[in-house]
Amino acid sequence: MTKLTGNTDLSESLLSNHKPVILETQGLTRYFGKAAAVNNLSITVEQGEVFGLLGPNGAGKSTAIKMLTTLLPLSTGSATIAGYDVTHQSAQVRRLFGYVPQALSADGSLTGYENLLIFAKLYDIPAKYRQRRIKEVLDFMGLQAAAHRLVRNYSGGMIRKLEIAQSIMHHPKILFLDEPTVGLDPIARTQVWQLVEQLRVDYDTTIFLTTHFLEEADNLCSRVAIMQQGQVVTKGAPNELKASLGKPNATLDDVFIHYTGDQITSGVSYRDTARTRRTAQRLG
Ligand SMILES: Nc1ncnc2c1ncn2[C@@H]1O[C@H](COP(=O)(O)OP(=O)(O)OP(=O)(O)O)[C@@H](O)[C@H]1O
Repeated sequence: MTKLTGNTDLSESLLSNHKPVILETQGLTRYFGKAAAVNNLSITVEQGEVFGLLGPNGAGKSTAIKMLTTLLPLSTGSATIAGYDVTHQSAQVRRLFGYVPQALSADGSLTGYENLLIFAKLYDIPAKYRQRRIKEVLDFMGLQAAAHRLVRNYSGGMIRKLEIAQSIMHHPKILFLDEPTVGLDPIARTQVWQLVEQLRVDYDTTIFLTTHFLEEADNLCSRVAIMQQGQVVTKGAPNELKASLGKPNATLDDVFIHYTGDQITSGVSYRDTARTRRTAQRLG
């Protein structure tokens, strides 16, 4: 995969510059019945960093994102975004983030422009600014030429770019991306990551992503937390985590195996495979 320029050095300088904390969780926990899908998650994310929540299918990543985006109540613990509590100040929190879920969030029967117009209205962008903002995000995502085509005729990479465009209409401070590259071919994947990196550089947007592609996280993230069965098994800067193994050329896969005694590919069930294939199918 293409290495995005300067990422690791920049992340280290970000950490040493002590940028403000934009997201903080303490003991974040969510039960489904008696099982804890997320168990005692405590993390901080600094403004302008790319933070990765990593782990295999079923580790609890999506559940964590759903709690942080106010879609799922917390069982116990707390979480804040820019100082606002996700449980008690959910209206303020919702204005601050963009969210691209795993499920399709663009309407295939509409054009890209029409999808963006819906989001502009949803985000209360005043009518007189809507056209300008839609043009800006189309330009940023390189989707101008396709703006008036039906989304059902877009490629997978174009759909994902449109979904990101929708989610940044209101200039969010933090963007949540849940498995954003599942089902994309390598070229589309690289394009998506370049755009994500550009968002961070141009607008200081904090990126909070989940992925089970560890190499990808290594290339993009300033810091990561690795989850397994609802719990964080280790967290830190990828380079620090790899160095901590004391083994030359260690990878994040090695880190994962070291802390969990397992392979990230383990536990891939029929459900996981079916879901990945469904995603791949819809993204063409
Ligand atoms: N609504 C729900 N009801 C019951 N159990 C759930 C629900 N949502 C998730 N779970 C369970 O919680 C655990 C964590 O799931 P979650 O989707 O958060 O994991 P994940 O790391 O995001 O994996 P994936 O990438 O497969 O979605 C899994 O065991 C899952 O079956």
